Amino acid sequence: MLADLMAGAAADAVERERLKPLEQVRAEALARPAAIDALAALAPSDRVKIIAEVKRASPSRGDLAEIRDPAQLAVSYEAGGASTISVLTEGRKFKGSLADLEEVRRSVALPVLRKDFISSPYQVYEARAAGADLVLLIVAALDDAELASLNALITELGMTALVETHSEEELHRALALGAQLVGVNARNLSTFELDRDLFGTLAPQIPAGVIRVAESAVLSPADVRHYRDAGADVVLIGEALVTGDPVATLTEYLAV
Ligand SMILES: O=P(O)(O)OC[C@@H](O)[C@@H](O)c1c[nH]c2ccccc12
Repeated sequence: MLADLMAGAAADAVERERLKPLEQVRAEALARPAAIDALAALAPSDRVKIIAEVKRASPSRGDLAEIRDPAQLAVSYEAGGASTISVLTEGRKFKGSLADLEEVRRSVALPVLRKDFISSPYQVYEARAAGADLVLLIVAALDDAELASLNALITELGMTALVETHSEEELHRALALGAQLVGVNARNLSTFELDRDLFGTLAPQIPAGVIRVAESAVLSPADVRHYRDAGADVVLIGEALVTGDPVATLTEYLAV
């Protein structure tokens, strides 16, 4: 459940903060040269773009792939034509880490997204210190004040928030925040139920100028086409890429 994932990620961050205090992580974040312009990399074009995810496991799907070398996978994603790399850094259920993100950052020139259950400034500073250009904010897990302050910090550090929604009400909260990059996740993180048509229902309410990202449940070129035809500028894909040949799969998906 989402509340447990948030609580687990927050507890893990408290543990890390014991070893490395906020001031230190903040200094590391501020010392890092400017983040890559993710909004430019993901801007709408005549072709759908792909955010390719480094994902070992998930609570709904269990183990997906071992991924001994996340950097090598990211290099394949870049070679296959991905526009951004997403790295799941949550350790308990997704088997990821910030070290994965650091390795990926060192090996590709693309923007990198920290995909985690973010609720504190500490986690945002960590993201930048590790070299992230984007940070996921899950509307369902945060109140408006938390969303606004985390989003402000992300922007201040030169990064971009990917603001994730699962309903009309959440979408309106994301837009009220001024989000420039909005995701609609087909998977409800509380029930794990999938709804591939949710994106198409919400997309017409996303104004021009806001980049529309369809997240989850792409397992074939037809699914990419489905999202593109429903108005997706970008599709975020994990499982299909880590369980198949990443370059061949990306090539096929980008040709729809
Ligand atoms: O593996 P899939 O079905 O292609 O999904 C990728 C991505 O959308 C999914 O990992 C995801 C979307 N939002 C999240 C929030 C937290 C953790 C994971 C996610």
